[in-house]
Amino acid sequence: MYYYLAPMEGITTWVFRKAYHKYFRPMDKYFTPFLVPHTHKDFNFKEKNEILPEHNAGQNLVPQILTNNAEDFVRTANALKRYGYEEVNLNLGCPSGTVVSKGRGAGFLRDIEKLDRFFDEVFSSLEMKISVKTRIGIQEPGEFEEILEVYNRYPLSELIIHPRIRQDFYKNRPNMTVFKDACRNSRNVLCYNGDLCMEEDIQKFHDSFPQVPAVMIGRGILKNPGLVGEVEGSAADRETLRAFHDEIYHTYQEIMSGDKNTVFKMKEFWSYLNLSFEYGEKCWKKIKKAQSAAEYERAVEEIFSLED
Ligand SMILES: Cc1cc2nc3c(=O)[nH]c(=O)nc-3n(C[C@H](O)[C@H](O)[C@H](O)COP(=O)(O)O)c2cc1C
Repeated sequence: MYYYLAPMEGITTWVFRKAYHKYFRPMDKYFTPFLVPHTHKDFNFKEKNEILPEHNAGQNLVPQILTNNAEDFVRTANALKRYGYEEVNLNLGCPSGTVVSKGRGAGFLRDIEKLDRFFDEVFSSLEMKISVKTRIGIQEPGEFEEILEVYNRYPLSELIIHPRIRQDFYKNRPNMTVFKDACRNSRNVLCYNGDLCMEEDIQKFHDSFPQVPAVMIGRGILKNPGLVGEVEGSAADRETLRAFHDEIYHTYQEIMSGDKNTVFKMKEFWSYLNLSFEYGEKCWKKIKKAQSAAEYERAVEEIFSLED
C-alpha cells in the first residue's frame, strides 16, 4: 500500500512536510496545498517557498493547481516543470464558497462539458503527468457517473477520489458505494481519500479494497503523525513527536514575522494534534489562550510533561 499526505492549505506547508518527512514514516507522495495561477508572474513568495526543491529534499512532491482555465493550468505546470516537477495535480474538490462560485475546485464539476474541453486542451499541449483529486459531485452522489466518463477519456496518472459531494464539505460519511462503482468503472489508477483516521480504518479499507494501491490521509496524520508507522508495526514515541513539534515551531519562528503570528500558526497545528494526547483537551485550552511565545511554550511544556 502506498501512503500519500493530503494537501491542506495553511497546514501541510513545506515546514510541516519537511519535519514530517524527517521524523515519521516518510510518505510515498506529498502534495502542495493548491496554487492559484497568476496572470503577471509565475509564483509569489509564499508559493515559491512551497515548491523550492531545497525545501522539499527527498520528497516525492506533486504541486497542486486550482483553476478552470486550461491555458493558465498549462502555463503554471510548465513553470513547475522548470523547477524539476514531472507531475501536477488538478484540484476538483475544494468546497469553499469563494472557490466554487468561480467554477473552480468542486465548482468545476458543475460544467462537465467545460471540464472535458479543459482536459482536451491540457492533454494536447502539456507533456507532464497529470493527476486529479476529485469529489463525487456537487449536489448528488449520482453525478459521479458522468464525471467519471470524462476522466475515463484521458490518461490521468492517477485519480484520487474523496467520495463526498461538495454540499457535504467535511460532514457526513464518505460514500463507499460510489467509490466501489468507481473501482469497477475507472480506466485510471485510483487512490482513496477520506476519514482514514485510525489504524483500524486503514486496515478495514485495505481489506475491502485490496485492488486500490494507494490511500491519501489528511486529518488522521495531523491528529497522529505516527499513524502510518503504527499500521506498519512501528509506533513513534513522545520524544519523536516533541522533536517534530519543536522543528516546526522553530522554523515558523525563523520565517514568520512576530511571535503572535507564529503562535497563531501553531494553534492550527494543535487543533488536530491535541486529540492524540490523553490530557490534550485540558492543555489545548491553555494553548488556545496563549498570546505570547512564553505562554505558548509553557502550555506545550505542560502537555508533554503530563504525558511522561
Ligand atoms: C483546512 C483544510 C485545508 C485543505 N486544503 C486542501 C487543498 O489545498 N487542496 C486539496 O486538494 N484539498 C484540501 N483539503 C482537503 C484534504 O486534502 C482532504 O481531502 C480532506 O481533509 C479529507 O481527507 P481526510 O479525511 O484524510 O482529512 C483541505 C482540508 C482541510 C480541512
